[in-house]
Amino acid sequence: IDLNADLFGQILTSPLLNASGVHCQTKEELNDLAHTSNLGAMVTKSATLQARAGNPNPRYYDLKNGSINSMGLPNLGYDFYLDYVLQEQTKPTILSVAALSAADAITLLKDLQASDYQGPTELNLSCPNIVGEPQLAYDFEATDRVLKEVFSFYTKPLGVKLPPYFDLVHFDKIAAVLNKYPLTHVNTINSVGNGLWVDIEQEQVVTKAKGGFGGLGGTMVLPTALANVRALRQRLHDSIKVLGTGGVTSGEDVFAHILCGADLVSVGTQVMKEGLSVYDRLAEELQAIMAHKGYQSLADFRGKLKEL
Ligand SMILES: C=Cc1c(C(=O)O)[nH]c(=O)[nH]c1=O
Repeated sequence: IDLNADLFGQILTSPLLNASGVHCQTKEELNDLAHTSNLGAMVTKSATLQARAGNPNPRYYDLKNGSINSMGLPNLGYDFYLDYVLQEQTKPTILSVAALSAADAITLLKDLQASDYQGPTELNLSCPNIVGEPQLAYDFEATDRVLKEVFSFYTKPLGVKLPPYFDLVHFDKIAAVLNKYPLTHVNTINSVGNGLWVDIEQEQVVTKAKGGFGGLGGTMVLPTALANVRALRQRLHDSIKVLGTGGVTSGEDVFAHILCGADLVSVGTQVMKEGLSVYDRLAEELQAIMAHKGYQSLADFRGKLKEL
């Protein structure tokens, strides 16, 4: 049995990645990822042109069935992450980038186009926690405009990180936009935006920014993540890979994401709960499921979810 997967031409021995934002902000965290067994590839924290401190604490809160975060895009800045990915990589690495405006996104990607970096990049169109900023990918026309401008000059591997959609017409609309561009992949889903948790004892919210509204992750978002992986796989050109993110806590969840069409699967909240050893457990559980079902490789069942 092998868990081999393909990351834009690089063969990985595991389809598992970290969800951008989790344990990938500092050099130490990135080096930890580089040495984590059964982590097939790694993704950096989304980088902005300038370094950001992010939102005030508390900004991450662990829930029994997941997590809520309002980090506010804290990161060491695009130059730091570009230097990091230009180094000799121990493990295939996706550079995640974000911007607070379309203009900033263009500036950053023009610099990246002119740089020596030839690896994969993921444009985050879905951060839900920037005070006063919408999640760009909920505006289909704006997304089309940004991608049209980006691909007028960007020729290196580029994918996008999407927010969850909750309406079949929205799946149709975003897929119609994305299918116009030579994207390497979509990564779906980002956290479910603007959830709210109440501390009953204190009678108050649990995160500080935006009055306690924050992005949801973990077990509670698994059905939404599976739906978005399935819906986008059904609608996107085969040339656009699907990275499934959201709600993974077990080998069964990884299996489900792949059955829905995911080429690779990211894990976020469960890393915060269990630590980086979660990747060994997930790989072991996935192999046991495959052995039990008689599958030799991920391709044997990828995208083969049956309808009734
Ligand atoms: C890049 C900002 C994001 C953040 C954040 O830094 O607040 N949290 C998320 O759940 N998803 C994001 O995309």
